[in-house]
Amino acid sequence: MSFRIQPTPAARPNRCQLFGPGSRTALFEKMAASAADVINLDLEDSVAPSDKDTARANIIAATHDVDWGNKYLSVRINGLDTPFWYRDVVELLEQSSDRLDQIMIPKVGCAADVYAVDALVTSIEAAKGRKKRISFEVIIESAAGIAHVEEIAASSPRLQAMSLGAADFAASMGMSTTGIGGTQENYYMLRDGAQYWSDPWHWAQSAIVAACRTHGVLPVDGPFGDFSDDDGFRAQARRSATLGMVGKWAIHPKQVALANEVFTPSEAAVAEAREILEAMEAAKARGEGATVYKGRLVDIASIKQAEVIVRQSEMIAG
Ligand SMILES: CC(=O)SCCNC(=O)CCNC(=O)[C@H](O)C(C)(C)COP(=O)(O)OP(=O)(O)OC[C@H]1O[C@@H](n2cnc3c(N)ncnc32)[C@H](O)[C@@H]1OP(=O)(O)O
Ligand SMILES: O=CC(=O)O
Ligand SMILES: [Mg+2]
Repeated sequence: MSFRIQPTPAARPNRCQLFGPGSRTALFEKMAASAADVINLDLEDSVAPSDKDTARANIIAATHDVDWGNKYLSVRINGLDTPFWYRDVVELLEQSSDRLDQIMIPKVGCAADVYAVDALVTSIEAAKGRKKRISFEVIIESAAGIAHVEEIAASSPRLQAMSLGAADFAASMGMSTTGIGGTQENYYMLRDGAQYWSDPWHWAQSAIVAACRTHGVLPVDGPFGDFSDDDGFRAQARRSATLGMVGKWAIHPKQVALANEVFTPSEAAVAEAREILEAMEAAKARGEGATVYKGRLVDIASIKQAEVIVRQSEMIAG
């Protein structure tokens, strides 16, 4: 470990973030009743420009009127390149109830984008005497965002989570696809005439995980557009979990259970992690730093790996 200790991210479950347009009020109670850990009410790309004012008013009313239970309640504001975002921030911070937990900032391209929102939020919180400090989540979904991912991860103490937005990311990068996440038909290697599909999101996800882990931010995988493809969602989510991400968005309610399934460590995984910790305790008592568990090497690094799984499971269990 470096002299600088890796910070711990917010200790709250973030396995699934369920999205819904702020213009569809009929969905709000259903979202509140879902099994998602985080609710993202959207003011951005799922809301038509002509509906922005109404959606904003709907969301503010829903912070007062809807029982969100123990959900982490987040609102995605509009991007800083639009005429909408400042009013989103001002009206949300001036008029929403204390039930609002987080603002999600889309299309962040540099640390100064977060700084600008932070300055506005900080000023309104002080002016209004708001007791609860709003947290931030950002979406990395542009070439600039991924190029500046580390400075963005370090941009504000309010920052708790960072997602990869595959749709806008693909567009910004000029990727030749209209698919949102998952396997891309033309991204394959060829050997002896057989095609082997590779993962075009891998490097961006890894860059996000590294930046997040360096700065104590939760790394999250964004949308998987084809909500009729459960296996495709699972495969994408499992890759993300393997890379270190803690959760994934659901853009349809049927994806919530899939995300929770993948990002909740299985009983078998937790049992094995505990056994590794016990094996290492026994090794330590013998004065050894390495031992054999089920025919494979485990050593002091294995303790940290096992602790990731045990901690995640304990945090979810509350
Ligand atoms: C690239 C990005 O930026 S992604 C993030 C922004 N996008 C979004 O927020 C989109 C979120 N999702 C949606 O708007 C909708 O789910 C859609 C448009 C994809 C599909 O909506 P529908 O056609 O109504 O879906 P469908 O008919 O399959 O819905 C089945 C049930 O789930 C409900 N439902 C649909 N979407 C949601 C949701 N997001 N949250 C909770 N419940 C929902 C429906 O009301 C319906 O309920 P019912 O059985 O009681 O009638
Ligand atoms: O906002 C999400 C995306 O995929 O774009
Ligand atoms: Mg987007």
